[in-house]
Amino acid sequence: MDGRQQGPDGDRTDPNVLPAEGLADEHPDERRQGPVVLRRSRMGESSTTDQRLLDSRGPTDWVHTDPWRVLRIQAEFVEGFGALAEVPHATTVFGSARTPRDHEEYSQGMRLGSALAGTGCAVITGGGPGTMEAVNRGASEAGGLSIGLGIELPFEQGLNPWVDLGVNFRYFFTRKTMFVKYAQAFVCLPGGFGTMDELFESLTLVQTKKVTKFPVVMFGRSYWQGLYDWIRDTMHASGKIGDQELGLLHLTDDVDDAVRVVQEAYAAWDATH
Ligand SMILES: CC(C)=CCNc1ncnc2c1ncn2[C@@H]1O[C@H](COP(=O)(O)O)[C@@H](O)[C@H]1O
Repeated sequence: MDGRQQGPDGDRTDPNVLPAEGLADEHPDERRQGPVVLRRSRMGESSTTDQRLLDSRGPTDWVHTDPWRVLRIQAEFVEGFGALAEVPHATTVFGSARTPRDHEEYSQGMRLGSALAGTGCAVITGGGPGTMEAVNRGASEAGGLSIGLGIELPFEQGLNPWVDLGVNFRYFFTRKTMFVKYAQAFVCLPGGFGTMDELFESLTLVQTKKVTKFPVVMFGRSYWQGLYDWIRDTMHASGKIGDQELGLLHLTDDVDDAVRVVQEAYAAWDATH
């Protein structure tokens, strides 16, 4: 291009000759839609994009459709990744929502949270009451990074008071991704269905190498021993899992032992990342 004007048909016009008055309007009315300019018959009704966004009402059924849910799910991933991206080493601790504060398992949870924080490790829990709270409390009071990933439930319930960095999720599966993505180890304290789900999901992810070098610690011998024995004597004995899978489980009662297993996992993780 030499910078001279071209007519609509591509013919060169002489830049020194102005269009004859009346032949063309040099300042036609126009309407802008973002970067798009509309003139003459293209202008249509005049409203701005903001106006159309803010001023319109219409059917609302689309809010309850899957395409809209997909956007909400996407937003959960965006928020979760954004909030947690800079988390350093972390351990995800699962455990019962129902453990009372005066229970020994609550005290153990606090000791575990505190010991993990003492090694510079963040703790990630489900952000709820019971042993989740105990672990957050132990970590927070020891000056560590205490993270809670809450879940929308049919009954009202907020994050426990010792969550210092919290994210609330609508969907279990988005939240589960965060439990795994931002930790290098799992510890399961005694718990019910929710904890079982998380324990076996963790084991399946390790077994199928979706995550690598993740230890899974079952903390609380007297609670887990029966399940561990069944896994060894029935599941393993009948060939449903192999030696390697059985070896993924670390059964302990000792906070220092659990922390040691977790630290070994960090070292292995650091060596490969
Ligand atoms: C009192 C009560 C049932 C509260 C539920 N409030 C909850 N808040 C946050 N996470 C939860 C909750 N219930 C279950 N979970 C998830 O499931 C596990 C506990 O379930 P459970 O109590 O073991 O089966 C936790 O690790 C957590 O990730």
